[in-house]
Amino acid sequence: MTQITPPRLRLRRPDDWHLHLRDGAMLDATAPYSAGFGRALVMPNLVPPVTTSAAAAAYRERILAALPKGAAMQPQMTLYLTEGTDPADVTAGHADGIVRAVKLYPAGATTNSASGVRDFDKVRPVLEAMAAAGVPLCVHGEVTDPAVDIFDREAVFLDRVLEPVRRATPGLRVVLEHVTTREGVDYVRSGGPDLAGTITVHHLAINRNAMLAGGIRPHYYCLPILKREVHREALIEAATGGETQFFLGTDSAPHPDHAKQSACGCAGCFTAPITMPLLAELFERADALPRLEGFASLHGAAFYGLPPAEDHITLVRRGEPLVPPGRIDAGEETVTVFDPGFPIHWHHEEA
Ligand SMILES: NC(=O)N[C@@H](CC(=O)O)C(=O)O
Ligand SMILES: [Zn+2]
Ligand SMILES: [Zn+2]
Repeated sequence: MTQITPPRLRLRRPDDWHLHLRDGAMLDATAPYSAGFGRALVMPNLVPPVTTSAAAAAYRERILAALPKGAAMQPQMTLYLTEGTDPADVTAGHADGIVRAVKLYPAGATTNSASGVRDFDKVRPVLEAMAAAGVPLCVHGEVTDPAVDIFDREAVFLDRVLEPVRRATPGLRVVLEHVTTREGVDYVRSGGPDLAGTITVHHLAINRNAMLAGGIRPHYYCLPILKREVHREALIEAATGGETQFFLGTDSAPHPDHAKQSACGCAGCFTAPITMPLLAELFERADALPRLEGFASLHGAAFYGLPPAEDHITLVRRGEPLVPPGRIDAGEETVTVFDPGFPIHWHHEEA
């Protein structure tokens, strides 16, 4: 990466290793905001979920059709792990280049996770086949036990579920998705080359006060839930420190405004329109701009065994702040764009 005299930053085209694109009108409306990423690992929690290689191939075609002509994005597909997943379909889909990874949602942990895993013994054969074939398991790392406080669900998951699963399946490559705690950061750090963690921009930008102090902010509600400032600081250290086991997975997760601004609002932040400018702002604050390329463009590709992008993007720092759309239209719906609550001075340089 070259940092030409500030305020310009040129880096290899970034990848987004955790992205929700949805389907239908929502897909058409939101995919263009992620079109400038290179590889995008697309989550399978549609209704119904993407559970087979054939369904993943069909979804990939719908995504390609929703992207603008000439878009850089190469969608990387995931399969939603259920207790009925066929190991042979996973390994064949991976060998055919359709399936990049398999996604584990503990049943009931998050949006559209009802078909997820309840009994981990039932998925052991799939996990063993994945370990043998080198197919990574991407994990929503939260327990669903109602007795566990929502702010502790990630930390408890590491001990109760992830560590036993990894011990029982040597060689299984695992990505702890959207790490939100100091405990998660420490766990990924100590996990060796088969373990990595993605970090979102919203968990880097704000802590739980932003969601709850001075009024309840439904557009900051996501899962895993925002945590205390000490945890945000641990995430900043992990993301900006150049450690190769941490990389960008935005978890940009659009929902219609009426579903978020509700007495029972759903979880997810739509960050895609501002991801790279906001990341640059945060890396600049941490005096770590030269390490943005590793986090956003290099570490993830290396974990997935892919070459770095050959083309580049340029970000430029301007006096005037970025003015993102406050909300976008998606068919009959609107979707509010994530606003960190502070000015972002970085912009994508127009080509
Ligand atoms: N992160 C979220 O709050 N929501 C995601 C699901 C997920 O990634 O857990 C969604 O699909 O809306
Ligand atoms: Zn999740
Ligand atoms: Zn997600």
